[in-house]
Amino acid sequence: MITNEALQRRLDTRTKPQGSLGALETLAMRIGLALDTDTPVLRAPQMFVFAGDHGIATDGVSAFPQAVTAQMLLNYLQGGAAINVLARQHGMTLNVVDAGVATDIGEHPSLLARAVGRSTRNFRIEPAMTPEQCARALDTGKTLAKDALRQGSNALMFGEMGIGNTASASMLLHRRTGWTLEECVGRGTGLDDVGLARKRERLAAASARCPRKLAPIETIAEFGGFELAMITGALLATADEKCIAVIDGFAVSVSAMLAIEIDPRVRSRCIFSHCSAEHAHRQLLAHLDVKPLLDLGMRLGEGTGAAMAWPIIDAAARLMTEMASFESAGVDDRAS
Ligand SMILES: O=C(O)c1ccc[n+]([C@@H]2O[C@H](COP(=O)([O-])O)[C@@H](O)[C@H]2O)c1
Ligand SMILES: Cc1cc2nc[nH]c2cc1C
Repeated sequence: MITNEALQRRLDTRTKPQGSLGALETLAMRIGLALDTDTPVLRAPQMFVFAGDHGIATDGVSAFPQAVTAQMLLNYLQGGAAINVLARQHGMTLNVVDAGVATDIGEHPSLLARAVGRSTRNFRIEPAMTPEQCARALDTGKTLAKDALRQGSNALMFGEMGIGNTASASMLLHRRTGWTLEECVGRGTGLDDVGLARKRERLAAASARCPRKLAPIETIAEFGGFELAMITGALLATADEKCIAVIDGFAVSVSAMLAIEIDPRVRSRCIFSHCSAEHAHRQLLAHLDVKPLLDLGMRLGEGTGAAMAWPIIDAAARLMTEMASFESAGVDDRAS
């Protein structure tokens, strides 16, 4: 097992003043630990965008109608969304997963059709999913991640798409942390003040419907989404593997928080790409004790923050692996 000391030694013997690569050095150490080597090489980055619909969306908790989830799914398959642009720019494979979109968009050669249901149920009225659906979503995520790793990738990246899913993610956050709904709930796709007040009120009613203490997986079944559960499942699969998992924005971070709660080993695999403009994201990242790589005011989702961080992550690994040492390059090391 590679140690922190061995990784620090590798960095400190490269041809640079010690610590001069700043946060890239911390990042390189994290990648080295996750890949268990002091010469990490990130291979075949795989971006997964999980799409799912939410029963709670019919409660007026989003600035957009539910139909947009399926419409955006088609946009991903046609190559026109922001994540398509960034995946092409950075040479990453884009895997589009139907985790449970309300309308069946039919067959498409590049769609991973893994729907667990056609939208979750409205969790203000009843549980979002059955325990069986929740287990299936977690398992499906695990299988997708394992398949990608078996096929040679060691860099998985996670994004989501689902109208209403900030309501679901905020509920999960509220119920796992005990933070108030004022702290947990934000504007998502762009609710105005009236919409934000309605969203908080609907979520307060949802929480009151099921006041008993829930275990992490029960919380996902009660208030989660199929796409969020699949991401948690995929992250759980990384715990035993030599790989990194790049986390996108608010909802993916909540899925990661749950995965870490279920299996704390997941934490060492996760790289938090950016701080989203969604209200609770900064507080959540602080709670997880992580520093995001970027802070660009983005709040799109669909993996775009993770894709933007990719060149930085890849650079950190390459610097650690490919830089010459003072000794091999014949450069004087002031310390010796
Ligand atoms: O990534 C983020 O932090 C983020 C913040 C706000 C909104 N989103 C995206 O917007 C959708 C959810 O917003 P909403 O308002 O429908 O709950 C979903 O498709 C997310 O990908 C994403
Ligand atoms: C247009 C649109 C694109 C998105 N991508 C991720 N979430 C989204 C939400 C909307 C509304």
